[in-house]
Amino acid sequence: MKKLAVITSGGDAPGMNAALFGVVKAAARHDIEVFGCVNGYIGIIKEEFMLLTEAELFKVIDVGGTILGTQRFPEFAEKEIQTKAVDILKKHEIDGLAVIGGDGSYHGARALSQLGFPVAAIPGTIDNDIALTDITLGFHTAVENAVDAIDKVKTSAASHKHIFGIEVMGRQASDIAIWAGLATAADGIIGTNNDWNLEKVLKGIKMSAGKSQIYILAEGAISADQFKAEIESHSEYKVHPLVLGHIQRGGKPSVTDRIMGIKFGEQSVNTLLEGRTGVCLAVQNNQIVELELDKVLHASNNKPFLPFVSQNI
Ligand SMILES: Nc1ncnc2c1ncn2[C@@H]1O[C@H](COP(=O)(O)OP(=O)(O)O)[C@@H](O)[C@H]1O
Ligand SMILES: O=P(O)(O)OC[C@H]1O[C@](O)(COP(=O)(O)O)[C@@H](O)[C@@H]1O
Repeated sequence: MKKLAVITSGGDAPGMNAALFGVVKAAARHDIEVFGCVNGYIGIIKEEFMLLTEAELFKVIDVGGTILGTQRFPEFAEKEIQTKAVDILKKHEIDGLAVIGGDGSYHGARALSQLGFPVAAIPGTIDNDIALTDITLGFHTAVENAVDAIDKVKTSAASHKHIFGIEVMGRQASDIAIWAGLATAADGIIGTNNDWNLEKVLKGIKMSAGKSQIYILAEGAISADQFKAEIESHSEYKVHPLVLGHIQRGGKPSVTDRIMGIKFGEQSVNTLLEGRTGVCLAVQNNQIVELELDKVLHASNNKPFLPFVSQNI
Protein backbone atom coordinates (compact mmCIF):
# COMPACT_ATOMS: atom_id res chain seq x y z
CA MET A 1 0.00 0.00 0.00
CA LYS A 2 1.56 3.28 -1.15
CA LYS A 3 -1.21 5.89 -1.26
CA LEU A 4 -4.33 6.47 0.79
CA ALA A 5 -7.02 9.10 0.44
CA VAL A 6 -9.15 10.60 3.17
CA ILE A 7 -12.29 12.73 3.18
CA THR A 8 -14.27 14.63 5.77
CA SER A 9 -17.93 14.60 4.79
CA GLY A 10 -21.32 15.86 6.00
CA GLY A 11 -21.45 18.50 8.73
CA ASP A 12 -18.04 19.36 10.12
CA ALA A 13 -17.39 17.95 13.59
CA PRO A 14 -14.76 19.09 16.10
CA GLY A 15 -12.04 16.45 16.16
CA MET A 16 -12.01 15.84 12.40
CA ASN A 17 -8.58 17.50 12.10
CA ALA A 18 -7.28 15.32 14.92
CA ALA A 19 -8.57 12.30 13.01
CA LEU A 20 -6.74 13.50 9.88
CA PHE A 21 -3.59 13.78 12.00
CA GLY A 22 -4.10 10.21 13.21
CA VAL A 23 -4.47 8.97 9.63
CA VAL A 24 -1.32 10.72 8.44
CA LYS A 25 0.68 9.72 11.51
CA ALA A 26 -0.15 6.03 11.16
CA ALA A 27 0.39 6.12 7.40
CA ALA A 28 3.82 7.75 7.78
CA ARG A 29 4.98 4.80 9.88
CA HIS A 30 4.45 2.63 6.80
CA ASP A 31 5.75 5.12 4.23
CA ILE A 32 2.28 5.64 2.86
CA GLU A 33 1.34 8.99 1.33
CA VAL A 34 -2.04 10.43 2.30
CA PHE A 35 -4.10 12.64 0.00
CA GLY A 36 -7.02 14.65 1.34
CA CYS A 37 -9.93 15.11 -1.07
CA VAL A 38 -11.26 18.63 -0.79
CA ASN A 39 -14.87 19.08 0.46
CA GLY A 40 -15.82 15.42 0.82
CA TYR A 41 -16.98 13.12 -1.98
CA ILE A 42 -17.19 15.98 -4.45
CA GLY A 43 -13.41 16.43 -4.11
CA ILE A 44 -12.89 12.95 -5.55
CA ILE A 45 -15.07 13.74 -8.55
CA LYS A 46 -13.38 17.08 -9.11
CA GLU A 47 -9.98 15.42 -8.58
CA GLU A 48 -9.09 17.99 -5.94
CA PHE A 49 -6.48 16.20 -3.86
CA MET A 50 -3.98 17.67 -1.44
CA LEU A 51 -0.99 15.88 -0.01
CA LEU A 52 -1.28 15.83 3.78
CA THR A 53 1.78 15.88 5.99
CA GLU A 54 2.15 14.99 9.63
CA ALA A 55 3.88 18.34 10.29
CA GLU A 56 0.92 20.30 8.88
CA LEU A 57 -1.74 18.26 10.61
CA PHE A 58 0.11 18.40 13.91
CA LYS A 59 -0.61 22.15 13.95
CA VAL A 60 -4.36 21.70 13.75
CA ILE A 61 -5.21 18.90 16.17
CA ASP A 62 -6.67 21.58 18.46
CA VAL A 63 -8.59 23.37 15.69
CA GLY A 64 -12.30 22.75 15.09
CA GLY A 65 -13.89 22.18 11.69
CA THR A 66 -11.94 20.40 9.00
CA ILE A 67 -9.00 21.75 7.02
CA LEU A 68 -10.16 19.63 4.08
CA GLY A 69 -13.53 21.35 3.94
CA THR A 70 -16.83 19.57 3.55
CA GLN A 71 -19.75 20.13 1.25
CA ARG A 72 -23.09 18.37 0.87
CA PHE A 73 -23.05 16.46 -2.43
CA PRO A 74 -26.33 14.53 -2.77
CA GLU A 75 -25.43 13.35 -6.30
CA PHE A 76 -23.06 10.87 -4.67
CA ALA A 77 -26.08 8.62 -4.09
CA GLU A 78 -26.05 7.91 -7.86
CA LYS A 79 -24.27 4.73 -8.90
CA GLU A 80 -22.78 6.37 -11.97
CA ILE A 81 -21.05 9.02 -9.82
CA GLN A 82 -19.85 6.39 -7.36
CA THR A 83 -18.35 4.35 -10.21
CA LYS A 84 -16.67 7.47 -11.52
CA ALA A 85 -15.19 8.08 -8.05
CA VAL A 86 -13.71 4.58 -7.99
CA ASP A 87 -12.23 5.08 -11.47
CA ILE A 88 -10.67 8.39 -10.41
CA LEU A 89 -9.23 6.96 -7.20
CA LYS A 90 -7.72 4.07 -9.17
CA LYS A 91 -6.37 6.43 -11.82
CA HIS A 92 -4.52 8.28 -9.07
CA GLU A 93 -3.21 4.94 -7.75
CA ILE A 94 -4.96 5.38 -4.43
CA ASP A 95 -5.11 2.06 -2.58
CA GLY A 96 -7.76 2.86 0.02
CA LEU A 97 -10.05 5.55 1.41
CA ALA A 98 -10.82 6.68 4.94
CA VAL A 99 -14.19 8.44 5.23
CA ILE A 100 -14.85 10.64 8.25
CA GLY A 101 -18.53 11.54 8.48
CA GLY A 102 -22.02 10.66 9.61
CA ASP A 103 -24.58 8.16 8.38
CA GLY A 104 -25.02 9.84 4.99
CA SER A 105 -21.27 9.56 4.45
CA TYR A 106 -21.48 5.92 5.58
CA HIS A 107 -23.89 5.21 2.71
CA GLY A 108 -21.33 6.59 0.27
CA ALA A 109 -18.56 4.58 1.92
CA ARG A 110 -20.57 1.37 1.71
CA ALA A 111 -21.33 2.01 -1.96
CA LEU A 112 -17.62 2.42 -2.80
CA SER A 113 -16.70 -0.74 -0.93
CA GLN A 114 -19.46 -2.63 -2.74
CA LEU A 115 -17.83 -1.48 -5.97
CA GLY A 116 -14.64 -3.15 -4.77
CA PHE A 117 -12.77 -0.14 -3.45
CA PRO A 118 -11.20 -0.51 0.03
CA VAL A 119 -12.92 1.83 2.51
CA ALA A 120 -12.86 2.34 6.27
CA ALA A 121 -15.19 4.86 7.89
CA ILE A 122 -14.94 6.91 11.08
CA PRO A 123 -18.06 8.15 12.88
CA GLY A 124 -17.71 11.95 12.67
CA THR A 125 -20.88 13.86 13.50
CA ILE A 126 -21.98 16.07 16.38
CA ASP A 127 -25.40 14.40 16.34
CA ASN A 128 -24.32 11.11 17.99
CA ASP A 129 -26.79 9.42 15.66
CA ILE A 130 -24.78 6.50 14.33
CA ALA A 131 -25.91 3.08 15.49
CA LEU A 132 -23.75 0.66 17.49
CA THR A 133 -21.21 3.22 18.66
CA ASP A 134 -21.52 4.67 22.15
CA ILE A 135 -20.31 8.04 20.92
CA THR A 136 -19.42 9.87 17.71
CA LEU A 137 -16.55 12.24 17.06
CA GLY A 138 -17.57 15.84 17.77
CA PHE A 139 -20.56 15.09 19.98
CA HIS A 140 -18.70 15.73 23.21
CA THR A 141 -17.49 19.17 22.07
CA ALA A 142 -20.93 20.10 20.71
CA VAL A 143 -22.54 19.34 24.06
CA GLU A 144 -19.87 21.37 25.87
CA ASN A 145 -20.50 24.27 23.46
CA ALA A 146 -24.26 24.05 23.95
CA VAL A 147 -23.92 23.92 27.74
CA ASP A 148 -21.56 26.88 27.69
CA ALA A 149 -24.07 28.96 25.73
CA ILE A 150 -27.06 27.85 27.82
CA ASP A 151 -25.21 28.72 31.05
CA LYS A 152 -24.76 32.24 29.71
CA VAL A 153 -28.41 32.57 28.72
CA LYS A 154 -29.44 31.39 32.17
CA THR A 155 -27.94 34.35 34.03
CA SER A 156 -29.73 36.83 31.81
CA ALA A 157 -32.97 34.84 31.89
CA ALA A 158 -32.84 34.72 35.69
CA SER A 159 -32.34 38.48 35.93
CA HIS A 160 -35.40 39.20 33.77
CA LYS A 161 -37.54 36.18 34.74
CA HIS A 162 -37.65 35.31 31.05
CA ILE A 163 -38.88 32.07 29.52
CA PHE A 164 -36.51 30.65 26.90
CA GLY A 165 -37.01 27.94 24.32
CA ILE A 166 -33.49 26.99 23.22
CA GLU A 167 -33.23 24.88 20.06
CA VAL A 168 -30.19 22.64 19.72
CA MET A 169 -28.94 20.59 16.77
CA GLY A 170 -29.09 16.87 16.21
CA ARG A 171 -31.37 16.28 13.21
CA GLN A 172 -33.78 13.58 14.47
CA ALA A 173 -31.52 12.64 17.38
CA SER A 174 -32.12 14.10 20.83
CA ASP A 175 -28.70 13.40 22.38
CA ILE A 176 -27.43 16.99 22.40
CA ALA A 177 -30.73 18.19 23.85
CA ILE A 178 -30.75 15.56 26.59
CA TRP A 179 -27.12 15.90 27.64
CA ALA A 180 -27.18 19.72 27.53
CA GLY A 181 -30.56 19.87 29.26
CA LEU A 182 -29.46 17.59 32.06
CA ALA A 183 -26.14 19.40 32.54
CA THR A 184 -27.89 22.77 32.87
CA ALA A 185 -30.78 21.45 34.99
CA ALA A 186 -33.18 22.83 32.40
CA ASP A 187 -36.83 23.13 33.36
CA GLY A 188 -37.79 20.90 30.45
CA ILE A 189 -36.20 18.88 27.66
CA ILE A 190 -38.21 18.26 24.51
CA GLY A 191 -36.14 15.53 22.88
CA THR A 192 -38.77 13.93 20.65
CA ASN A 193 -42.25 14.77 19.41
CA ASN A 194 -43.62 12.54 22.15
CA ASP A 195 -42.04 14.76 24.82
CA TRP A 196 -44.02 17.75 23.60
CA ASN A 197 -46.93 18.34 25.95
CA LEU A 198 -48.27 21.89 25.93
CA GLU A 199 -50.34 21.46 29.08
CA LYS A 200 -47.38 20.13 31.03
CA VAL A 201 -45.17 23.01 29.93
CA LEU A 202 -47.82 25.61 30.78
CA LYS A 203 -48.33 23.98 34.18
CA GLY A 204 -44.55 24.03 34.76
CA ILE A 205 -44.36 27.73 33.93
CA LYS A 206 -47.29 28.51 36.22
CA MET A 207 -45.74 26.52 39.09
CA SER A 208 -42.46 28.36 38.69
CA ALA A 209 -44.10 31.42 40.26
CA GLY A 210 -42.60 33.96 37.89
CA LYS A 211 -39.06 32.54 37.94
CA SER A 212 -37.10 32.22 34.70
CA GLN A 213 -37.65 29.05 32.69
CA ILE A 214 -35.31 27.28 30.28
CA TYR A 215 -36.62 24.65 27.87
CA ILE A 216 -34.16 22.76 25.69
CA LEU A 217 -35.62 21.74 22.34
CA ALA A 218 -34.17 19.12 20.00
CA GLU A 219 -34.46 20.53 16.48
CA GLY A 220 -36.11 17.32 15.26
CA ALA A 221 -38.83 17.59 17.93
CA ILE A 222 -39.91 21.22 17.92
CA SER A 223 -38.29 24.43 16.72
CA ALA A 224 -37.79 27.44 18.98
CA ASP A 225 -40.25 29.41 16.83
CA GLN A 226 -42.91 26.69 17.05
CA PHE A 227 -42.40 26.48 20.81
CA LYS A 228 -42.90 30.24 21.11
CA ALA A 229 -45.98 30.18 18.87
CA GLU A 230 -47.60 27.31 20.81
CA ILE A 231 -47.04 28.86 24.24
CA GLU A 232 -47.98 32.38 23.23
CA SER A 233 -51.15 31.36 21.40
CA HIS A 234 -52.40 29.40 24.44
CA SER A 235 -51.37 31.69 27.28
CA GLU A 236 -50.32 35.17 28.33
CA TYR A 237 -46.68 34.13 28.67
CA LYS A 238 -43.98 35.60 26.44
CA VAL A 239 -41.23 33.30 25.15
CA HIS A 240 -37.73 34.12 23.95
CA PRO A 241 -36.82 31.71 21.16
CA LEU A 242 -33.13 30.99 20.66
CA VAL A 243 -31.53 28.80 18.00
CA LEU A 244 -28.00 27.89 19.11
CA GLY A 245 -27.08 26.85 15.59
CA HIS A 246 -23.53 26.44 14.39
CA ILE A 247 -21.97 27.66 17.64
CA GLN A 248 -22.41 24.02 18.65
CA ARG A 249 -20.15 22.73 15.88
CA GLY A 250 -17.50 25.42 16.27
CA GLY A 251 -14.39 26.02 18.29
CA LYS A 252 -11.71 23.80 19.73
CA PRO A 253 -12.36 20.09 20.03
CA SER A 254 -12.59 18.79 23.59
CA VAL A 255 -9.81 16.58 24.92
CA THR A 256 -12.07 13.57 24.43
CA ASP A 257 -12.67 14.44 20.78
CA ARG A 258 -8.99 15.04 20.13
CA ILE A 259 -7.93 11.73 21.58
CA MET A 260 -10.81 9.90 19.94
CA GLY A 261 -10.05 11.55 16.60
CA ILE A 262 -6.38 10.61 16.68
CA LYS A 263 -7.11 7.03 17.72
CA PHE A 264 -9.87 6.62 15.11
CA GLY A 265 -7.55 8.03 12.43
CA GLU A 266 -4.70 5.68 13.32
CA GLN A 267 -6.98 2.66 13.49
CA SER A 268 -8.54 3.40 10.10
CA VAL A 269 -5.11 3.10 8.50
CA ASN A 270 -4.36 -0.16 10.32
CA THR A 271 -7.72 -1.51 9.20
CA LEU A 272 -7.02 -0.73 5.55
CA LEU A 273 -3.44 -2.00 5.79
CA GLU A 274 -4.68 -5.29 7.18
CA GLY A 275 -7.01 -5.64 4.21
CA ARG A 276 -10.35 -5.10 5.91
CA THR A 277 -12.85 -3.01 3.97
CA GLY A 278 -16.52 -2.03 4.08
CA VAL A 279 -16.10 -1.41 7.78
CA CYS A 280 -16.51 1.48 10.17
CA LEU A 281 -14.99 2.16 13.54
CA ALA A 282 -17.05 2.49 16.70
CA VAL A 283 -16.61 2.89 20.43
CA GLN A 284 -18.05 0.13 22.57
CA ASN A 285 -17.24 -0.17 26.27
CA ASN A 286 -14.39 2.32 25.90
CA GLN A 287 -12.73 0.31 23.14
CA ILE A 288 -12.46 1.12 19.45
CA VAL A 289 -14.04 -1.73 17.54
CA GLU A 290 -14.61 -2.44 13.86
CA LEU A 291 -18.07 -3.17 12.48
CA GLU A 292 -19.50 -3.95 9.06
CA LEU A 293 -20.87 -0.74 7.51
CA ASP A 294 -23.84 -2.70 6.27
CA LYS A 295 -24.67 -3.92 9.77
CA VAL A 296 -24.43 -0.41 11.23
CA LEU A 297 -26.58 1.07 8.48
CA HIS A 298 -29.26 -1.54 9.17
CA ALA A 299 -29.18 -1.21 12.95
CA SER A 300 -31.35 1.15 14.94
CA ASN A 301 -29.68 3.83 16.98
CA ASN A 302 -30.58 2.98 20.57
CA LYS A 303 -27.75 4.48 22.55
CA PRO A 304 -27.19 3.89 26.20
CA PHE A 305 -27.98 7.09 28.03
CA LEU A 306 -25.70 8.81 30.49
CA PRO A 307 -24.57 6.77 33.46
CA PHE A 308 -27.12 7.15 36.31
CA VAL A 309 -29.86 8.33 33.94
CA SER A 310 -32.74 6.12 32.90
CA GLN A 311 -34.38 6.66 29.54
CA ASN A 312 -37.39 7.95 31.41
CA ILE A 313 -36.16 11.47 32.00
N1 LIG B 1 -27.55 7.44 0.21
C1 LIG B 1 -26.33 7.92 -0.06
N2 LIG B 1 -25.53 7.28 -0.92
C2 LIG B 1 -24.29 7.74 -1.22
N3 LIG B 1 -23.76 8.86 -0.69
C3 LIG B 1 -24.51 9.55 0.18
C4 LIG B 1 -25.82 9.13 0.55
N4 LIG B 1 -26.32 10.01 1.46
C5 LIG B 1 -25.37 10.93 1.63
N5 LIG B 1 -24.26 10.67 0.87
C6 LIG B 1 -23.05 11.48 0.76
O1 LIG B 1 -22.57 11.79 2.04
C7 LIG B 1 -22.53 13.20 2.22
C8 LIG B 1 -22.80 13.54 3.66
O2 LIG B 1 -24.09 13.09 4.02
P1 LIG B 1 -24.97 13.95 5.03
O3 LIG B 1 -26.21 13.18 5.30
O4 LIG B 1 -25.12 15.33 4.51
O5 LIG B 1 -24.07 14.10 6.35
P2 LIG B 1 -23.53 12.98 7.36
O6 LIG B 1 -22.54 12.14 6.67
O7 LIG B 1 -22.95 13.81 8.45
O8 LIG B 1 -24.76 12.21 7.79
C9 LIG B 1 -23.56 13.74 1.25
O9 LIG B 1 -23.31 15.09 0.91
C10 LIG B 1 -23.36 12.82 0.08
O10 LIG B 1 -22.23 13.20 -0.67
O1 LIG C 1 -24.81 23.10 8.51
P1 LIG C 1 -26.04 22.68 7.80
O2 LIG C 1 -25.78 22.18 6.42
O3 LIG C 1 -27.10 23.71 7.90
O4 LIG C 1 -26.62 21.40 8.55
C1 LIG C 1 -27.16 21.43 9.82
C2 LIG C 1 -27.18 20.01 10.32
O5 LIG C 1 -25.86 19.53 10.44
C3 LIG C 1 -25.66 19.00 11.75
O6 LIG C 1 -25.03 19.99 12.54
C4 LIG C 1 -24.75 17.81 11.68
O7 LIG C 1 -25.38 16.81 10.91
P2 LIG C 1 -24.56 15.74 10.07
O8 LIG C 1 -23.37 15.38 10.89
O9 LIG C 1 -25.52 14.61 9.88
O10 LIG C 1 -24.16 16.36 8.80
C5 LIG C 1 -27.08 18.72 12.27
O11 LIG C 1 -27.13 18.68 13.68
C6 LIG C 1 -27.84 19.84 11.68
O12 LIG C 1 -29.21 19.54 11.54
